[in-house]
Amino acid sequence: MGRIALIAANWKMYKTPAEAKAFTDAFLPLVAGHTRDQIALFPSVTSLATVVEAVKGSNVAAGLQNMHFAEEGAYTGETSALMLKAVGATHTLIGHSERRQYFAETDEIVNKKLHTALRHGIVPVVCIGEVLAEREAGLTADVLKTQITGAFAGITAEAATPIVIAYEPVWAIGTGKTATPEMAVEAHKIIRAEVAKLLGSGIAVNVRILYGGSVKPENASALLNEEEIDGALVGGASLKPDSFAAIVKY
Ligand SMILES: O=C(CO)COP(=O)(O)O
Repeated sequence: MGRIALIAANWKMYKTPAEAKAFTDAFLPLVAGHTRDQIALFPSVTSLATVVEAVKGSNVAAGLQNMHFAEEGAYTGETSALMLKAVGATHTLIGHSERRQYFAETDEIVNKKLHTALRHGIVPVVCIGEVLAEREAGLTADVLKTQITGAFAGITAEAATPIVIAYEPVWAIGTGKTATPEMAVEAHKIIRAEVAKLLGSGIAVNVRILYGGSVKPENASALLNEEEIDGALVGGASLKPDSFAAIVKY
């Protein structure tokens, strides 16, 4: 299909700058020359500059786990698009389920952040996914459609090209319970069809949809060899250079 996979590490609230540097020192040689997939690291805010510096000139990109939608202002504790860019980062996660769950992020906030990222030329990885109760109630498709529609409000096809989507079923995050490749493919197809409805088939065939939720070296190839799955967003198994490198090389 021609979509280049993106394999991304979400380090969540782990790793000091020194630990981040130790990771890149070990990791970069393991993936040097790997051009089949794109690779990105999402460290904490305080390690971002260290990681950007370490990956300069390599095949690895760096981004934030969260970004505010405002250009600047009285938003204590937040980080702006301009700050992200000034450090030299290129990507941001938006709407991770932990942001939604613990920091009350709504589809409306996700939408504002998506507009801001695109305006500033930052590659946004928009995270969506159902919780267990929603899956068990047969609501997965509805939830995904609502999240996509909300996130993409007011986004035009012209602006949408850089967008990456991450499907992360919440019940699979940090639980060791991975969605089967069949479950992930089914969800990705629902998401792609919704993108086609909103932005046209040109965007839908090209948009990359990553899977996230207990991706490990042992299950990466079964998931990533599916044509519908255009990469992975990896939490726990991305914290160690050898395990993340093994996933990159699925
Ligand atoms: O939330 C995730 C990535 O954003 C997934 O986390 P785990 O890989 O630890 O399940």
